[in-house]
Amino acid sequence: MWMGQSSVDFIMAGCKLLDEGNVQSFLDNTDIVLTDCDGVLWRGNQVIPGAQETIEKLRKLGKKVLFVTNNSTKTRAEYVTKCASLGFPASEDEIISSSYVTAHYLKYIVKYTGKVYTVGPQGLAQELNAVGIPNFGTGPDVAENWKFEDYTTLPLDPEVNCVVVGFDKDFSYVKLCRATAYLRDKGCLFVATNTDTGLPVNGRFIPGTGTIVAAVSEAAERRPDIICGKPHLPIFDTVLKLHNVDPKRCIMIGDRLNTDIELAHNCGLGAALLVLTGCATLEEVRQKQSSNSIADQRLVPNFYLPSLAQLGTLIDSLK
Ligand SMILES: O=C(O)[C@H](O)[C@H](O)COP(=O)(O)O
Ligand SMILES: [Mg+2]
Repeated sequence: MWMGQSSVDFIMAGCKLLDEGNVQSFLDNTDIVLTDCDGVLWRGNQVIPGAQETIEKLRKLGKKVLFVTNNSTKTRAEYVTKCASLGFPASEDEIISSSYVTAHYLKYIVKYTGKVYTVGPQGLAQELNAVGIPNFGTGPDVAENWKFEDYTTLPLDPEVNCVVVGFDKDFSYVKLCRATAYLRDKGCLFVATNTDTGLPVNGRFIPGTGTIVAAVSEAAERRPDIICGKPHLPIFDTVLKLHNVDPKRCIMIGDRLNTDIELAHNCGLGAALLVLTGCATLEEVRQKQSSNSIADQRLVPNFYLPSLAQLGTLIDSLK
Protein backbone atom coordinates (compact mmCIF):
# COMPACT_ATOMS: atom_id res chain seq x y z
CA MET A 1 0.00 0.00 0.00
CA TRP A 2 1.68 3.20 -1.13
CA MET A 3 -0.16 5.78 0.90
CA GLY A 4 1.61 4.98 4.15
CA GLN A 5 -0.12 4.24 7.42
CA SER A 6 -3.69 5.56 7.74
CA SER A 7 -3.12 6.25 11.42
CA VAL A 8 -0.03 6.49 13.53
CA ASP A 9 -0.14 4.99 17.02
CA PHE A 10 3.06 6.52 18.25
CA ILE A 11 4.42 10.02 18.47
CA MET A 12 8.07 10.29 17.56
CA ALA A 13 9.91 12.98 19.48
CA GLY A 14 12.16 14.11 16.64
CA CYS A 15 9.78 13.53 13.80
CA LYS A 16 6.35 15.11 13.87
CA LEU A 17 3.32 14.89 11.64
CA LEU A 18 2.99 18.20 9.83
CA ASP A 19 -0.41 19.54 10.83
CA GLU A 20 -2.48 22.68 11.22
CA GLY A 21 -0.63 23.48 14.42
CA ASN A 22 2.86 23.65 12.93
CA VAL A 23 2.45 24.21 9.19
CA GLN A 24 2.33 28.03 9.44
CA SER A 25 5.76 28.27 11.09
CA PHE A 26 7.03 25.55 8.75
CA LEU A 27 6.10 27.72 5.76
CA ASP A 28 7.05 31.05 7.35
CA ASN A 29 10.60 29.75 7.80
CA THR A 30 10.87 28.66 4.17
CA ASP A 31 11.70 30.58 1.01
CA ILE A 32 12.97 27.69 -1.12
CA VAL A 33 11.40 24.24 -1.47
CA LEU A 34 13.80 21.58 -2.72
CA THR A 35 11.57 18.75 -3.85
CA ASP A 36 12.67 15.28 -4.80
CA CYS A 37 10.97 13.78 -7.86
CA ASP A 38 10.79 9.97 -7.97
CA GLY A 39 8.52 8.89 -5.11
CA VAL A 40 7.35 12.42 -4.25
CA LEU A 41 5.95 13.95 -7.45
CA TRP A 42 5.67 10.82 -9.51
CA ARG A 43 6.46 7.14 -9.68
CA GLY A 44 7.84 6.43 -13.14
CA ASN A 45 5.38 8.39 -15.29
CA GLN A 46 2.48 8.10 -12.84
CA VAL A 47 1.86 11.42 -11.12
CA ILE A 48 1.22 11.08 -7.40
CA PRO A 49 -2.28 12.44 -6.69
CA GLY A 50 -2.31 16.00 -5.36
CA ALA A 51 1.38 16.65 -6.06
CA GLN A 52 0.82 19.11 -8.93
CA GLU A 53 -1.70 21.14 -6.93
CA THR A 54 0.63 21.38 -3.95
CA ILE A 55 3.59 22.59 -6.06
CA GLU A 56 1.28 25.21 -7.58
CA LYS A 57 0.09 26.34 -4.11
CA LEU A 58 3.68 26.61 -2.86
CA ARG A 59 4.55 28.80 -5.84
CA LYS A 60 1.44 30.96 -5.20
CA LEU A 61 2.76 31.45 -1.64
CA GLY A 62 5.90 32.89 -3.25
CA LYS A 63 8.13 29.88 -2.55
CA LYS A 64 10.86 29.08 -5.10
CA VAL A 65 10.50 25.40 -6.02
CA LEU A 66 13.58 23.48 -7.21
CA PHE A 67 13.44 19.90 -8.46
CA VAL A 68 16.44 18.03 -7.02
CA THR A 69 16.67 14.51 -8.37
CA ASN A 70 19.24 11.73 -8.15
CA ASN A 71 17.89 10.37 -11.41
CA SER A 72 20.67 10.50 -14.03
CA THR A 73 18.66 9.24 -17.01
CA LYS A 74 17.80 12.64 -18.46
CA THR A 75 19.40 15.94 -19.30
CA ARG A 76 17.89 18.98 -17.59
CA ALA A 77 16.25 19.92 -20.90
CA GLU A 78 14.61 16.47 -21.04
CA TYR A 79 13.48 16.95 -17.46
CA VAL A 80 11.86 20.25 -18.43
CA THR A 81 9.87 18.27 -21.00
CA LYS A 82 8.98 15.49 -18.52
CA CYS A 83 7.98 17.96 -15.82
CA ALA A 84 5.79 19.90 -18.26
CA SER A 85 4.15 16.72 -19.56
CA LEU A 86 3.30 15.61 -16.01
CA GLY A 87 1.97 19.01 -14.92
CA PHE A 88 5.03 20.45 -13.14
CA PRO A 89 6.19 23.33 -15.37
CA ALA A 90 9.84 24.20 -14.65
CA SER A 91 12.78 26.02 -16.23
CA GLU A 92 16.11 24.24 -16.71
CA ASP A 93 17.69 26.13 -13.82
CA GLU A 94 14.92 24.91 -11.52
CA ILE A 95 15.98 21.32 -12.22
CA ILE A 96 19.10 19.95 -10.55
CA SER A 97 19.63 16.36 -11.76
CA SER A 98 22.51 14.08 -10.87
CA SER A 99 23.44 13.85 -14.57
CA TYR A 100 23.94 17.63 -14.73
CA VAL A 101 25.68 17.81 -11.34
CA THR A 102 28.09 15.00 -12.25
CA ALA A 103 29.10 16.59 -15.57
CA HIS A 104 29.61 20.04 -14.04
CA TYR A 105 31.43 18.71 -10.99
CA LEU A 106 33.88 16.77 -13.19
CA LYS A 107 34.42 19.76 -15.50
CA TYR A 108 34.59 22.70 -13.11
CA ILE A 109 35.56 21.27 -9.72
CA VAL A 110 37.72 18.27 -10.61
CA LYS A 111 38.80 20.07 -13.84
CA TYR A 112 38.98 16.66 -15.47
CA THR A 113 40.51 16.78 -18.96
CA GLY A 114 40.58 13.15 -20.15
CA LYS A 115 37.94 10.81 -21.59
CA VAL A 116 35.24 9.14 -19.50
CA TYR A 117 34.10 5.53 -19.72
CA THR A 118 30.41 5.79 -18.88
CA VAL A 119 28.33 2.97 -17.38
CA GLY A 120 25.15 4.98 -17.59
CA PRO A 121 22.30 6.52 -19.54
CA GLN A 122 22.09 8.82 -22.53
CA GLY A 123 21.11 11.75 -20.30
CA LEU A 124 24.40 11.50 -18.46
CA ALA A 125 26.38 11.15 -21.71
CA GLN A 126 24.67 14.24 -23.14
CA GLU A 127 25.38 16.35 -20.05
CA LEU A 128 29.04 15.27 -20.25
CA ASN A 129 29.05 16.21 -23.95
CA ALA A 130 27.48 19.58 -23.08
CA VAL A 131 30.50 20.51 -20.94
CA GLY A 132 32.94 19.12 -23.50
CA ILE A 133 34.00 15.94 -21.70
CA PRO A 134 34.47 13.15 -24.28
CA ASN A 135 32.78 9.95 -23.14
CA PHE A 136 31.68 6.56 -24.42
CA GLY A 137 30.07 3.36 -23.15
CA THR A 138 26.38 4.28 -23.08
CA GLY A 139 23.97 1.84 -24.73
CA PRO A 140 23.91 -1.96 -25.16
CA ASP A 141 27.26 -3.75 -24.82
CA VAL A 142 27.03 -7.55 -24.75
CA ALA A 143 29.41 -10.21 -26.02
CA GLU A 144 28.08 -13.28 -27.82
CA ASN A 145 29.82 -16.57 -26.89
CA TRP A 146 31.84 -14.87 -24.17
CA LYS A 147 35.10 -16.64 -23.18
CA PHE A 148 37.05 -15.66 -20.08
CA GLU A 149 40.22 -15.02 -22.05
CA ASP A 150 38.23 -12.31 -23.86
CA TYR A 151 38.42 -10.33 -20.62
CA THR A 152 42.21 -10.13 -20.80
CA THR A 153 42.08 -8.78 -24.34
CA LEU A 154 39.45 -6.06 -23.76
CA PRO A 155 40.76 -2.98 -25.60
CA LEU A 156 41.25 -0.09 -23.13
CA ASP A 157 41.32 3.53 -24.31
CA PRO A 158 44.55 5.08 -22.93
CA GLU A 159 42.84 8.51 -22.65
CA VAL A 160 40.29 7.18 -20.17
CA ASN A 161 41.21 8.17 -16.64
CA CYS A 162 37.71 8.29 -15.17
CA VAL A 163 34.78 5.86 -14.96
CA VAL A 164 31.34 7.32 -14.23
CA VAL A 165 28.50 5.02 -13.13
CA GLY A 166 24.85 6.09 -13.39
CA PHE A 167 21.48 4.43 -13.95
CA ASP A 168 22.29 2.01 -16.77
CA LYS A 169 19.35 -0.10 -18.04
CA ASP A 170 21.85 -1.69 -20.47
CA PHE A 171 24.23 -2.77 -17.71
CA SER A 172 26.02 -6.01 -18.64
CA TYR A 173 28.83 -8.34 -17.61
CA VAL A 174 30.95 -6.93 -20.43
CA LYS A 175 30.43 -3.39 -19.10
CA LEU A 176 31.35 -4.65 -15.63
CA CYS A 177 34.57 -6.10 -17.08
CA ARG A 178 35.44 -2.90 -18.92
CA ALA A 179 34.77 -0.68 -15.88
CA THR A 180 36.77 -3.03 -13.66
CA ALA A 181 39.70 -3.09 -16.09
CA TYR A 182 39.89 0.73 -16.00
CA LEU A 183 39.37 0.98 -12.24
CA ARG A 184 42.04 -1.59 -11.39
CA ASP A 185 44.33 1.37 -12.10
CA LYS A 186 44.03 3.26 -8.81
CA GLY A 187 44.81 6.47 -10.65
CA CYS A 188 41.57 6.15 -12.62
CA LEU A 189 38.82 8.24 -10.98
CA PHE A 190 35.66 6.35 -9.89
CA VAL A 191 32.59 8.60 -9.93
CA ALA A 192 28.97 7.65 -9.15
CA THR A 193 25.98 9.84 -9.95
CA ASN A 194 24.21 8.46 -6.85
CA THR A 195 23.79 5.25 -4.86
CA ASP A 196 20.03 4.84 -4.40
CA THR A 197 19.34 1.12 -4.12
CA GLY A 198 15.92 1.28 -5.76
CA LEU A 199 13.19 3.50 -7.04
CA PRO A 200 9.40 3.24 -7.09
CA VAL A 201 8.04 2.85 -10.63
CA ASN A 202 4.34 2.24 -11.29
CA GLY A 203 3.71 0.31 -8.11
CA ARG A 204 6.93 -1.70 -8.09
CA PHE A 205 10.45 -1.12 -6.81
CA ILE A 206 13.09 -1.49 -9.48
CA PRO A 207 16.83 -1.82 -8.81
CA GLY A 208 18.46 1.60 -8.59
CA THR A 209 21.80 3.06 -9.56
CA GLY A 210 23.23 1.94 -6.24
CA THR A 211 23.01 -1.69 -7.30
CA ILE A 212 25.11 -0.98 -10.40
CA VAL A 213 27.63 1.06 -8.42
CA ALA A 214 27.85 -1.80 -5.90
CA ALA A 215 28.59 -4.34 -8.66
CA VAL A 216 31.39 -2.18 -10.06
CA SER A 217 32.71 -1.46 -6.55
CA GLU A 218 32.87 -5.15 -5.69
CA ALA A 219 34.54 -6.11 -8.97
CA ALA A 220 37.08 -3.28 -8.80
CA GLU A 221 37.54 -3.72 -5.03
CA ARG A 222 37.18 -0.01 -4.39
CA ARG A 223 34.50 2.51 -3.49
CA PRO A 224 33.60 5.57 -5.57
CA ASP A 225 35.97 8.52 -5.09
CA ILE A 226 33.12 10.95 -5.70
CA ILE A 227 29.34 10.55 -5.38
CA CYS A 228 27.52 13.55 -6.81
CA GLY A 229 23.87 12.99 -5.86
CA LYS A 230 21.96 13.23 -2.58
CA PRO A 231 22.97 13.05 0.29
CA HIS A 232 26.39 14.27 -0.87
CA LEU A 233 27.44 17.89 -1.14
CA PRO A 234 28.03 18.32 -4.92
CA ILE A 235 24.29 18.37 -5.68
CA PHE A 236 23.60 21.07 -3.05
CA ASP A 237 26.72 22.99 -4.07
CA THR A 238 25.10 23.13 -7.52
CA VAL A 239 21.89 24.52 -5.98
CA LEU A 240 23.97 27.20 -4.24
CA LYS A 241 25.86 28.03 -7.45
CA LEU A 242 22.68 28.38 -9.50
CA HIS A 243 20.45 30.07 -6.91
CA ASN A 244 22.64 31.44 -4.08
CA VAL A 245 20.10 30.42 -1.43
CA ASP A 246 20.33 30.52 2.37
CA PRO A 247 20.36 26.84 3.41
CA LYS A 248 18.48 27.68 6.60
CA ARG A 249 15.59 29.05 4.49
CA CYS A 250 15.45 25.85 2.43
CA ILE A 251 13.37 22.75 3.13
CA MET A 252 13.89 19.35 1.49
CA ILE A 253 10.85 17.24 0.65
CA GLY A 254 11.75 13.63 -0.07
CA ASP A 255 10.81 9.96 0.08
CA ARG A 256 14.15 8.37 0.95
CA LEU A 257 15.89 8.73 4.32
CA ASN A 258 19.48 8.08 3.21
CA THR A 259 19.36 10.54 0.32
CA ASP A 260 16.76 13.30 0.67
CA ILE A 261 16.54 13.53 4.47
CA GLU A 262 20.25 12.99 5.03
CA LEU A 263 21.04 15.75 2.50
CA ALA A 264 19.02 18.16 4.63
CA HIS A 265 21.16 17.29 7.64
CA ASN A 266 24.42 17.34 5.69
CA CYS A 267 23.76 20.77 4.23
CA GLY A 268 22.21 22.45 7.27
CA LEU A 269 18.82 22.98 5.64
CA GLY A 270 15.99 24.51 7.63
CA ALA A 271 13.87 21.35 7.73
CA ALA A 272 13.20 18.01 6.07
CA LEU A 273 9.72 16.72 5.25
CA LEU A 274 9.29 13.03 4.50
CA VAL A 275 6.37 11.87 2.36
CA LEU A 276 5.36 8.21 2.45
CA THR A 277 4.63 7.76 -1.26
CA GLY A 278 8.04 6.39 -2.22
CA CYS A 279 10.77 4.44 -0.44
CA ALA A 280 10.68 5.15 3.30
CA THR A 281 8.14 3.97 5.89
CA LEU A 282 7.30 5.37 9.30
CA GLU A 283 8.62 2.15 10.83
CA GLU A 284 12.03 2.93 9.33
CA VAL A 285 11.85 6.44 10.77
CA ARG A 286 10.99 4.99 14.15
CA GLN A 287 13.96 2.63 14.00
CA LYS A 288 16.32 5.47 13.12
CA GLN A 289 14.70 7.67 15.75
CA SER A 290 15.29 5.15 18.52
CA SER A 291 18.84 4.31 17.45
CA ASN A 292 21.77 5.60 19.49
CA SER A 293 23.91 6.13 16.39
CA ILE A 294 24.46 9.68 15.19
CA ALA A 295 24.49 8.39 11.63
CA ASP A 296 20.95 7.06 12.09
CA GLN A 297 19.77 10.29 13.72
CA ARG A 298 20.82 12.13 10.56
CA LEU A 299 18.21 10.16 8.66
CA VAL A 300 15.31 11.35 10.82
CA PRO A 301 13.08 13.98 9.18
CA ASN A 302 11.62 16.90 11.13
CA PHE A 303 8.14 16.25 9.75
CA TYR A 304 6.24 13.66 7.76
CA LEU A 305 3.03 13.42 5.73
CA PRO A 306 1.35 10.51 3.97
CA SER A 307 1.85 12.36 0.67
CA LEU A 308 2.53 15.80 -0.83
CA ALA A 309 -1.22 16.21 -1.30
CA GLN A 310 -1.66 16.73 2.43
CA LEU A 311 0.70 19.71 2.34
CA GLY A 312 -1.63 21.29 -0.20
CA THR A 313 -4.59 20.60 2.06
CA LEU A 314 -2.76 22.20 5.00
CA ILE A 315 -1.99 25.26 2.89
CA ASP A 316 -5.71 25.55 2.10
CA SER A 317 -6.48 25.37 5.84
CA LEU A 318 -4.44 28.55 6.39
CA LYS A 319 -6.76 30.66 4.25
O1 LIG B 1 18.23 4.66 -8.98
C1 LIG B 1 18.27 5.88 -9.06
O2 LIG B 1 19.04 6.51 -9.78
C2 LIG B 1 17.34 6.62 -8.12
O3 LIG B 1 16.59 5.69 -7.39
C3 LIG B 1 16.32 7.51 -8.69
O4 LIG B 1 16.59 7.96 -9.89
C4 LIG B 1 16.02 8.54 -7.61
O5 LIG B 1 15.52 9.70 -8.10
P1 LIG B 1 14.95 10.80 -7.04
O6 LIG B 1 14.10 10.05 -6.06
O7 LIG B 1 16.16 11.44 -6.41
O8 LIG B 1 14.14 11.74 -7.92
MG1 LIG C 1 12.89 9.91 -4.51
